[in-house]
Amino acid sequence: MSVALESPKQLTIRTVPLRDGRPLLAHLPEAAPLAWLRGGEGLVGWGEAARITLPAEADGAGVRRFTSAARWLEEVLARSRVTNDLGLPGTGPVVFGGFTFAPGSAGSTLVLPRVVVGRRAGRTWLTTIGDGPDARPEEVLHEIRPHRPVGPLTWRDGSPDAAQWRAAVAEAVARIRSGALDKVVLAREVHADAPADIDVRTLLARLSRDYPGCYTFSVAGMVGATPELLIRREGDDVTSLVLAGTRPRGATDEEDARLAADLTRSAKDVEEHRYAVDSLRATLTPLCSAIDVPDRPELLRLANVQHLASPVRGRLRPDVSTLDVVAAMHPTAAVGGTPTSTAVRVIRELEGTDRGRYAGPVGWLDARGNGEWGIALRCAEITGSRARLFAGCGIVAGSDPDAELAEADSKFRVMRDALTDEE
Ligand SMILES: C=C(O[C@H]1C=CC=C(C(=O)O)[C@@H]1O)C(=O)O
Repeated sequence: MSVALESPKQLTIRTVPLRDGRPLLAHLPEAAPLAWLRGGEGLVGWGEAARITLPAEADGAGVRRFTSAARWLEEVLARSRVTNDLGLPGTGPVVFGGFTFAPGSAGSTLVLPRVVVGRRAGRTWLTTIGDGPDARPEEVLHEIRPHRPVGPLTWRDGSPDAAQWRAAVAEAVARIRSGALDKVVLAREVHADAPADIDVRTLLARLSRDYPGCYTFSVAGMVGATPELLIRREGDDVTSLVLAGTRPRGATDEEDARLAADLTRSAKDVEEHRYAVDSLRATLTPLCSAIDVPDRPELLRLANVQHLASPVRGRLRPDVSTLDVVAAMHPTAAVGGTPTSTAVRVIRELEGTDRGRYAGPVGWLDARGNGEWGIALRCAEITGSRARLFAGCGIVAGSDPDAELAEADSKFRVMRDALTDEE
């Protein structure tokens, strides 16, 4: 297997408390920023002490990108000398990662940054990772340049365009009604061109301001604010938030309440949600000694949309690694469908695009296995001055192609707004 790999022989890793109340984003330099933020806490990182970018998987098993990444990380950590007095999740060495949706796509990436600033329950820390002697905080925390605006954007429809995607949704509905499968999630893309390289920190600041309850992330060019938590692990405790079933937010309180009531009573959305919960339960149960799945979903309200949401908790069996869980859970029915293998085949056939790392697991992991992995939704792939935005919708027998197109638009709004400079 050919693997783009860069990792020095011996790493010196040190975590120290940091007395600094500034927002985490205030520390982040412009070049290749790494971030995982929610409600003002989380992690930001920069620089690369080690990195792996994986090729497309050649065999059919579909988990090699996860097992290769885990092996690489084990080797890197085995060569690390760590001083960490804090012991909190996210302290010591931390990698940020993003995996492709499909095994046949290249580009799954793990990055071990040179510097991480983290905050949790009001405590802030600094981790430095180097191949030389320990760095001191004043050597790595520089004055950073202010975030730059994006500038006027030129928008282009993706390929397939809106009309072709609508036709693909209609075809998916026909196949579901014929009994070939129960649910499939179809996605589309739109593109934006900016006049200069996009300052990702500008997007991160807007996303974390507008979506404080979501996970705002930036990993190797994938940038977004996802509401969907695939897995959070702390010790042996795991948490997941299953989302499926969507309505826009209303313009007035009355309209909002009407849309919420419509969502919670909709047989189509409740069915779509149930497939996602069932697939998660089936995957987590053999990995857990205990699991708690709520009987019915609750309502999750975001700035752009409202979702049916089921928070799931479990206790992992011994010897199950975090990346094992991530590999087993992906793709959930919130981004693939039911049954999974048929849905993935239909996605490949009808979507006509490479999702890359959209709808793949994105997150971070520390050396003790603690971590948070979301599903890369409400996001864009940023390459220099270009942004490729993605949005998808769960299609079931009762889906209407026009309504799905409108729903995809409300999901695109997250990144459209983040890319659009305020007057
Ligand atoms: C696939 C996406 O959302 C998923 C997550 C929540 C609700 C969804 C839905 O109602 O269709 C999707 O399954 C996306 O945002 O691109």
